[in-house]
Amino acid sequence: MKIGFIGVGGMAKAIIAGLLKTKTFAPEEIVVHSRRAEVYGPYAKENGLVAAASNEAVVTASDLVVLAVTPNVAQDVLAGVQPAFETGNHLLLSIVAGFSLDEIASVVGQQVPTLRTLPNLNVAIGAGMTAVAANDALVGDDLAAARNVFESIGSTTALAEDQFGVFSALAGSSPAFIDFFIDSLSRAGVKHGLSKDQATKIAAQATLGSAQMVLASDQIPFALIDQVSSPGGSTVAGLLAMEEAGLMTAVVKGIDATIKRDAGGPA
Ligand SMILES: NC(=O)C1=CN([C@@H]2O[C@H](COP(=O)(O)OP(=O)(O)OC[C@H]3O[C@@H](n4cnc5c(N)ncnc54)[C@H](O)[C@@H]3O)[C@@H](O)[C@H]2O)C=CC1
Ligand SMILES: O=C(O)[C@@H]1CCC=N1
Repeated sequence: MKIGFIGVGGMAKAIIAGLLKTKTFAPEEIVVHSRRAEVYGPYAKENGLVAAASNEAVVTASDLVVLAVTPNVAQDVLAGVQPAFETGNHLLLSIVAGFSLDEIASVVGQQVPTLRTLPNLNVAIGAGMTAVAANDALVGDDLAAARNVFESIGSTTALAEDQFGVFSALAGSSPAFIDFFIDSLSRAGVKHGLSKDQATKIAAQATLGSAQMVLASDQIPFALIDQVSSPGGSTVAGLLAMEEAGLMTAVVKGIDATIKRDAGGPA
């Protein structure tokens, strides 16, 4: 089975890194093309991937075709490769934020088996979180094969398309927000005398362990907060100071702005 990528930017590279790391595909089973040959050519060579000469050549050479260009060009790029889908031999996987199954079908037709997805950057290390929605033409083994691309590099969840906006904020964009939090913790550590390297490792491991604890526990995060907060102790003092500075409101406002922009609102 071959998988091809139309667009080889940050997200496509993260998916490819995850697929290679987990050995879901061998390098020679991965085909790539993007706008600038001087960028995708050396990248393909370094990783042993197949560099295709055009977007259409990606489709022709691939069983699974991942549309990985930015939203502003997605419609035109897809229209350019539409004839190559007419053989009926290719599954289409889109990672384009805000590009609905209906919009995709208006370009390539309802008969093309299509999986709309929204992955996050953590797929690069096999720890992604990806939402998926299939059209009516994608069923059985084809659906399993398409979904397996993302299941092999993290978790997947089937989601109604009208919930992709909130998912995109909570999982697609949140690695940036969580990194911001980790960097804030680490910067505070530097303020109090730790080296940046050591502070970042400490903050990241504490964040990782806390996330794993939430997933492993049957308790809600607030109950875990109470377990850390000794009566009269330092944690509750820190928590109250963070809340006085508006931590929860800041997070919710950030998610609101992310959802608004994803829905086409102003930057
Ligand atoms: N970066 C992220 O964490 C996530 C991104 N996405 C989606 O992934 C898609 C790609 O995003 P990024 O990788 O961040 O953007 P990017 O700007 O890094 O990559 C876009 C790629 O598309 C290529 N491209 C542009 N015009 C082209 C054309 N006419 N033909 C072929 N290739 C063309 C560019 O050369 C580049 O390789 C977007 O639609 C975004 O919504 C979805 C979830 C998470
Ligand atoms: O920033 C963006 O537009 C994309 C969507 C989710 C993550 N990155």
